[in-house]
Amino acid sequence: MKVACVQMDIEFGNPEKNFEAVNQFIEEAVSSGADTIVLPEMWNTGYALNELDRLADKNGAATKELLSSLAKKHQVNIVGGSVSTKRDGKFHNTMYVVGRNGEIVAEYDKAHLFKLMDEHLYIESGQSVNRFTLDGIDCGGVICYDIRFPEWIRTHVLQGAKIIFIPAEWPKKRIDHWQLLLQARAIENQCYIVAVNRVGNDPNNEFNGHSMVIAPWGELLVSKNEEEGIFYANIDMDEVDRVRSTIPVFQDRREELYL
Ligand SMILES: NC(=O)CCC(=O)C(=O)O
Repeated sequence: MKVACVQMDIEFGNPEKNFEAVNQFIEEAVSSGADTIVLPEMWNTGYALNELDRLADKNGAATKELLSSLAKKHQVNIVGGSVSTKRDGKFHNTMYVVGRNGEIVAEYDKAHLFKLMDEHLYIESGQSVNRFTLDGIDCGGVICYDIRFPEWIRTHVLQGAKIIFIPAEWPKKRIDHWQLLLQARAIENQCYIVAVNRVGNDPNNEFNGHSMVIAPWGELLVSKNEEEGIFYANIDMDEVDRVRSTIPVFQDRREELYL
């Protein structure tokens, strides 16, 4: 699977502009032969949290329509990062995943809300695991701060996920945590990590990308890029089995000792 990490800038509080940009990035990734295109967190509005009543995507309708029509037109998978949505009068930070025929294969609301960016004051947390299949491959998806909860990623992997997709708006000032946490999540779970962070600024933070594709042994297939653009990696799923048979972590777990 060739994955495309769309490391884009996000126009604060301007969904119209961001929809145009995403459209163009997806066209570009398709012309480079991507199988699966991955977007960053909250790409429609950024963290314009106090304007969500006006800006959030009602029932995710506009996002689903755009991603679904592009996926179908180009026969490509899209892990739609996340967008701010409004459902039943509440706001959510929602990931939509779309398969090659344009079908929505997963919807996930971010489970762990990030208090340092006031997310908990505006957004409702999600309650469910995010497992899905793309091209026959078992996948999972979490959002940004979720990666600080190793048990949450483990839950997805124990349910079969072999690639974990992670859209983010992770500020530059903690980018060292980002890299270390992602590498640890890949190594301890012996799975691929595809993590896409934004670039640019919002009124409170600077973002410097460092989108990452990490192999199950911990090698960085994509890393360290700070500019806006699309970064590609080829994922070989046999590598998951090779690593798991070299160090059989999942056979050696002592579940009876854990809380
Ligand atoms: N958008 C987020 O969830 C940010 C998480 C973050 O910056 C962290 O340090 O954790």
